[in-house]
Amino acid sequence: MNPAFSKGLRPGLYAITDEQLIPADQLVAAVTAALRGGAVLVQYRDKHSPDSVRLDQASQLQGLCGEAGVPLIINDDPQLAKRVGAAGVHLGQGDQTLTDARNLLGDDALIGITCHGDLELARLAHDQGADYLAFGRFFQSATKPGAPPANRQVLAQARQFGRPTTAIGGITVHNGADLITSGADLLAVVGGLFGPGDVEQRARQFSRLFADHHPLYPFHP
Ligand SMILES: Cc1ncc(COP(=O)(O)OP(=O)(O)O)c(N)n1
Ligand SMILES: Cc1nc(C(=O)O)sc1CCOP(=O)(O)O
Ligand SMILES: [Mg+2]
Repeated sequence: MNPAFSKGLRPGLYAITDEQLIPADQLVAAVTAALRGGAVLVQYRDKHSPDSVRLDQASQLQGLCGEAGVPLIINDDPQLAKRVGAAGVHLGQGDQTLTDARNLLGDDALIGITCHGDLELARLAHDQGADYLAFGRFFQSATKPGAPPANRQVLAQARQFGRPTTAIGGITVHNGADLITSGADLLAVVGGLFGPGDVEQRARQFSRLFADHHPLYPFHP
């Protein structure tokens, strides 16, 4: 079954920021480069900075993404998403519940859920109204070394839910193609995008992988 793309979701590169990798004064330039290279979704993920910094940075990214017509997702924090007018939120299994986030943000919000490698978690997330299902980690991740591993087969099995799937964890331009052919609609990337080197060029390379391997890319709603 083709997944239901709605609320501005499209297959492609999902750029995720990290405050330990991207110096604060380079955040806007780094995300601008990712957008220029074709990122179709951006997540603001900052696990450590003070609330005032997170509010300021999330507002700046919302401005950038708004101009680019790309949805901004806030990691962990539905309240911050509401405050800055972001498109939605990403929630893990230990975060606030999908139901609480939906009640706060409304039906139009984009809510993604971490399902690790577990189809039952995916079923639950689907039944509760998740807009995308995230699976991982598929490779060793320097950003989150302790994330539980997932098997590529889960991507094909998750097609039954008719929701876009995201793959995450150690993804690079060299190992991403297999995940797309296995069924990933989005590749969520931190280090393989924002690590040292030319971010825009790497974003373009990821976009090329989708052009070559995803049946619905480029997706025009
Ligand atoms: C797209 C995407 N997938 C998975 C995660 C991980 O979420 P979570 O398990 O809540 O872990 P933290 O990111 O909060 O450390 C994600 N953020 N994005
Ligand atoms: C935030 C996160 N969640 C994961 C999961 O498996 O749920 S892996 C991960 C880190 C992704 O960063 P990188 O692209 O640098 O590996
Ligand atoms: Mg989380």
